[in-house]
Amino acid sequence: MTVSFDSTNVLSFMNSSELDNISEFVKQAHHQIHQQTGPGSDYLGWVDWPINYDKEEFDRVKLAATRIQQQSDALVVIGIGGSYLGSKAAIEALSHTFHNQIKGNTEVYFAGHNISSTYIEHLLQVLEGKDVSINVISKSGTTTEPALAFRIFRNFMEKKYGKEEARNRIYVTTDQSKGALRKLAGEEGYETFVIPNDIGGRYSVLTPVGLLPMAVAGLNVDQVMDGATAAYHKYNDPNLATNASYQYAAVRNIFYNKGKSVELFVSYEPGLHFVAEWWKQLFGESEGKDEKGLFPASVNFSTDLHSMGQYVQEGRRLFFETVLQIKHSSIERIIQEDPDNIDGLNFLTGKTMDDVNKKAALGTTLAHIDGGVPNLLIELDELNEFTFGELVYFFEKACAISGTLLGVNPFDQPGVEAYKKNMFALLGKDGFEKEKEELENRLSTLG
Ligand SMILES: O=P(O)(O)OC[C@H]1O[C@H](O)[C@H](O)[C@@H](O)[C@@H]1O
Repeated sequence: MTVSFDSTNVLSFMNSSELDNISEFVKQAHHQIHQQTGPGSDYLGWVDWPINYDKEEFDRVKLAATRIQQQSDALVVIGIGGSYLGSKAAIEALSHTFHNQIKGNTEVYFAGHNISSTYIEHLLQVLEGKDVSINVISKSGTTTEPALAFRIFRNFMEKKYGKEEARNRIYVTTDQSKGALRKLAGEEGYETFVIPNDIGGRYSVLTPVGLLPMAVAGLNVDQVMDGATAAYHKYNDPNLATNASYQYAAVRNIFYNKGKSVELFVSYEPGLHFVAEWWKQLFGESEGKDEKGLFPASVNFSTDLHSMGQYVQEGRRLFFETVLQIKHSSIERIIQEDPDNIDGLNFLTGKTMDDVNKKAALGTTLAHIDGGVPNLLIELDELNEFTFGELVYFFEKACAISGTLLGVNPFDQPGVEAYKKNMFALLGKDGFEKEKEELENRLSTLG
């Protein structure tokens, strides 16, 4: 994996001495994180996780995945936010684009990440006649969306299989001791996996949260952890000059201080769409507080060049781009000559689709630089389990450093509670009577 901050793509938009100036602050942030002295220091379990994760549990994850593959046609993964985005990102990025349609695969569906009755109903229809297992994932064990979906799916499973057999098909990933889900799992005797206390949801993809669904989808989770371990060693270096993860953190901090308010994550592979979604949660929840932080946004090129491209080229100069590029596509498709050449595309004969994709990327980068958009480039030689694990850790480390440079606690998310409080009040949950009255008064004045 290489990260380049090419002189024309980035350094023409900033002074190279700015990197020197920030290097001492980066070193301090590194020590704060490694010595656990900064805000949120009780959520740093992810830092050493690639070298000291629970091997016994890891083996149990793989065994459970094999059992699920044998017992079921489909796995339903119930979770939201950090409890689903990581595995969704890995499966989309690394599996067949149409994974669920490929014969012999254990299909993987996601639920509990919305409150849509249409979505649930349609999923239940798709599952008709299939053997099903469930992996419900919630660190707190009390998040409304997954809890509600699990209520529906538990009922579905017990009706379909009876209580006893349903029990063999429900797998729970939650806190070691707290929360309603842990209690239910204990009472029902479901197999459980632990989300460690000191690892927050958005940092949990390398725990059973991400690993069990990935393994069921047929991904090699040993390789994922090997990639993360390699990254752990590589990005354990306090020196900005030699630590690419910290350079990424530093450059985004410099652009933020220059007035950029949006970081646009760009990829040219549809399979990376959910890597961007995972990245958005990581940076958005970590940095968006105290009225600070870059807004993490994403686009899929070349698709979105035909919708958002105009704005990026000529709209308000709000952003810089971070492009995630895969150097070598795992599949090559050569463009054939057409004797009639009515579409005028014979100049592409003999080139691969990926050649065209890469030229689209180069052309776009140059055009956007001309339009005043700095471009950071993160390149993976190939996209596979190893590089995915590496990339996850690269971003986790960068995010912790970046949030620390910004002066926020990168490990909490107090603002997420505001909507929940209002929703509970409006729905009449016990204990929210006063809030309910206040909100209803406010709503009535809106007419
Ligand atoms: O795993 P859970 O406790 O169900 O949480 C799922 C997600 O929802 C919360 O509201 C937080 O904003 C996220 O950081 C978290 O990943």
